[in-house]
Amino acid sequence: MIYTCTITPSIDYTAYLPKFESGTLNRSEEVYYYPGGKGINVSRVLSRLGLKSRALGYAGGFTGRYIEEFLATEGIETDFIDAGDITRINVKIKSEAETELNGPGPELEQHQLEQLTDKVATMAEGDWFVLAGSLPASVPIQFFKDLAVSCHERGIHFVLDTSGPALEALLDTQPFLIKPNEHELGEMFGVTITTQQQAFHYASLLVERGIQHVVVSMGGSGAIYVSRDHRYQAKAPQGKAVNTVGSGDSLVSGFIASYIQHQDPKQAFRYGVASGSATAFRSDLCELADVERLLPEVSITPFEEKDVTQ
Ligand SMILES: Nc1ncnc2c1ncn2[C@@H]1O[C@H](COP(=O)(O)OP(=O)(O)O)[C@@H](O)[C@H]1O
Ligand SMILES: O=P(O)(O)OC[C@H]1O[C@](O)(COP(=O)(O)O)[C@@H](O)[C@@H]1O
Repeated sequence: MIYTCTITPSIDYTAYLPKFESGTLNRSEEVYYYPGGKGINVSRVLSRLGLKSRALGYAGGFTGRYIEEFLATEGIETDFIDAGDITRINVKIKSEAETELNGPGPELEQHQLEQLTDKVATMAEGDWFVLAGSLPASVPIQFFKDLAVSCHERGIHFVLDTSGPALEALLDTQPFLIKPNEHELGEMFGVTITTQQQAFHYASLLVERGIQHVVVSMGGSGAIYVSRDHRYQAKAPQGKAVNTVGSGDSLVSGFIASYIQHQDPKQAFRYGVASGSATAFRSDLCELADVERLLPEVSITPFEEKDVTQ
């Protein structure tokens, strides 16, 4: 079974308007209310790719109920713990540029954390636990470390897609897969990453720390993949970016979906990149047909070491 876990879900209130100006009244005629948060996006894409998953995490209030109902209509199983508060609404403004305003995550108490620990305790060898999205400062990082270590010890694939100090703190728990984008990777090392060469260099340092598969996504420029045995670079297919929110989550979903089927990281990487781009090219998350259509357009080449200038 694949379990996704979103500690900080959201409704993504997504508004399209030709021009957006701050400090004044803007009106939009096209708005959407998507359930969001990275783990939830992973569950939604997995479902579109034909895989069943169960969405865990914390949700509450009218927004939490909306998310549960929305996911149910897509046939996605949920098992959220009551957050005790209204789940946030994240604002995504799609204009000449993409502007985002993400709210804070929930304030969680010990008894709520214990409920998640109990759910993770029921998972079995070979299962997947995808912890994705921001981890609120109100929760001690040791809590997540304990979950990660417990997965590692029991042969559960622990996939981590978070950022900032939480990502840094969880690296030593040896996740199966992490997928920072180039900014998140740079943040970890206090550098600015602008080239695939630099991304390879820093991703390799993470592999040395015991992470099995490191994918660094680089938006329209594609992505890179590093493990102990392989290094690949992928060019993303060309197309018009409509809404890139959820592209990273789609990459993670595509990688997992393909890996479960073939256990081949190169194939999984290609499928992940095609899924990320398929999402970038439409308003909501990708559909299976989009991914399969884009698959031949993803060119993957082995990475040859060149000068690393940083
Ligand atoms: N403008 C784009 N054109 C084509 N593909 C894109 C574009 N933006 C994102 N993607 C695809 O989605 C993947 C993840 O996007 P990225 O923006 O790096 O992730 P995140 O949302 O985590 O920041 C990329 O590796 C690429 O395959
Ligand atoms: O938990 P965070 O870091 O605030 O991010 C939540 C946001 O990220 C998303 O999951 C999208 O993530 P990506 O664009 O990185 O794939 C949105 O649905 C959501 O609003």
